Amino acid sequence: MKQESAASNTPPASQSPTPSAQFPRNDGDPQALWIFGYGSLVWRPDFAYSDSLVGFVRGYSRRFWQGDTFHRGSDKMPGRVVTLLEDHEGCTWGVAYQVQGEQVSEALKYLNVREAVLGGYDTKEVTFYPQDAPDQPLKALAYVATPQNPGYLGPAPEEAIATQILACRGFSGHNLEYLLRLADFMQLCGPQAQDEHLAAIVDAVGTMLPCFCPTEQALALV
Ligand SMILES: N[C@@H](CCC(=O)N[C@@H](CS)C(=O)NCC(=O)O)C(=O)O
Repeated sequence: MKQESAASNTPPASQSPTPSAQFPRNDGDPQALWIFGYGSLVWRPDFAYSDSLVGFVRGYSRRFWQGDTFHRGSDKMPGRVVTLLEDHEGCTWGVAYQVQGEQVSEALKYLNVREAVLGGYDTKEVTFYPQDAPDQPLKALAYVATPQNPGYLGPAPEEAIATQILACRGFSGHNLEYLLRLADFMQLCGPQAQDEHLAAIVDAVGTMLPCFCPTEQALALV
């Protein structure tokens, strides 16, 4: 998929370090980098990129175990967003975005604020397998929330996570939108892309939603 997307509602800038050479680079091209998105970056990268690929990383499972008090929650009612959990048998589907030239520093500067400063995520190098060429993996940068970050909430029953998601919203919108947009992406990936944790939360939300929706009587529509 080749498309150009420019950053739009960037959070207020703050002191963000300039990118260092530690990040994985493309073969040979010192000014190219792949960034792997597996949560909101899947549908709202909001940085300029040159190419994007759907695919997966092995050895990680996606979990709604990171608290969020800015984008999809508040200090009083933190929402839940995703992180990657090291899991030898895990596989997480997402999108890898290629940034080149000036896009590299712009993307890293933006993501440092959105993911690290506001979200508590750290960077990690992963191996990404493109859906259409799994035999040609590439190194990518991923933003992962570890248990050491202050916003980490850790495991909870999917029903409890669903309840929290239904109740929370932040500066980027409702936590339910975050869940459903990710579920939509996984639908597009096809039957080979499974995420039982995500599916269980979506099922729990579907069961509980009637309780969160006012009745016609309550809306005085009768
Ligand atoms: N790092 C993951 C998760 C990213 C994520 O969802 N981060 C939150 C920060 S707490 C975010 O950017 N949210 C923006 C939004 O919810 O629209 C990814 O690669 O997609």
